[in-house]
Amino acid sequence: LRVCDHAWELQDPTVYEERHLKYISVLGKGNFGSVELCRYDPLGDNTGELVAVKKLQHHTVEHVRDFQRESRILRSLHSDFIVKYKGICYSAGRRSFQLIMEYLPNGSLREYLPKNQNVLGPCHLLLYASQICKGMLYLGSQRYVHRDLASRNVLVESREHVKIGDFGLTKILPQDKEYYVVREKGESPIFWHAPESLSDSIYSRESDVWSFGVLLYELFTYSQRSCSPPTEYLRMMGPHNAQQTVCSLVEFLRAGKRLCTPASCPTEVYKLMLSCWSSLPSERPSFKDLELQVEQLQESLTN
Ligand SMILES: C[C@@H]1CCN(C(=O)N2CC[C@@H](S(=O)(=O)c3ccccc3)C2)C[C@@H]1N(C)c1ncnc2[nH]ccc12
Repeated sequence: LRVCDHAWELQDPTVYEERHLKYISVLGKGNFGSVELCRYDPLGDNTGELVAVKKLQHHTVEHVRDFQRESRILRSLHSDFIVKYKGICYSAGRRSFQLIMEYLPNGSLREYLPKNQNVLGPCHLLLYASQICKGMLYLGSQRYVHRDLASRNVLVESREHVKIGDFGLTKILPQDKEYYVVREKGESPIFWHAPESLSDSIYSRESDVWSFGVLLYELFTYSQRSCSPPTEYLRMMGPHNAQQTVCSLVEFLRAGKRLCTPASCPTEVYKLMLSCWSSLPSERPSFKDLELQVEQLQESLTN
């Protein structure tokens, strides 16, 4: 049962009323906004369901427009390996709104991996890799480019099930092109980006594959901060002018240098990462190739 203000909202279970959203805690924060744990409690007796609420901090016009696009994208996605959209909540005066999603108590993969390192073997890590491939394969089939694939944006449903949990930077490919050129540099983390994205702001399903390779690295390092991609890249690049980090990284990658293999990472898995980090986008495997190769590795490791 949900009490609404207007008749037309009676039928629409995806419209949430701000006055019934009870703030509990912060699930994550970023440059432009945050994701909060709330209880949607229209009866006011704490029996309502827990939901994850994504909101914008600064309501600049382009941020609101991007946010509206993100909620339209999320509403259109239906996959076991993508976080479920639940609805939207118009804040007072309809100046902006909040995105309501399912809440997964196990939180992000980046926080989950180091905490569960001793119970997660390579077969679990490869299971997560194959589920993320399935989610990305579905996303690509809808002509979406994610642009921010990283363990901090993957959600843990259970020890046997992960989902892609955020689409804040997702873009839809134009009909006539297989890549997307973004104008604003944005704040997205450079150490997950492909060379062509760093130097020419070009994003594609192939640049998502590059990011998937970095995500594989995060899986097999159990997302430990001591050997995170930023830590390792900055260590290997050596001292440089802070304003020149992007150029130094492009130079580093152009020289053919890559992240080192994680400790006790199977050779085959490191080869898979390296294939995702081919300089030429066309030489990188597709998510279909990756799904098959990851499943073959899963079999070889379990037998
Ligand atoms: C891993 C999830 C996505 C990433 N994240 C996050 O905090 N952010 C994603 C976007 C950025 S933002 O807030 O900066 C942002 C805001 C607006 C525009 C663009 C960016 C932060 C934490 C989430 N988290 C722990 C969750 N845990 C449990 N259940 C969940 N359901 C849904 C999310 C979620």
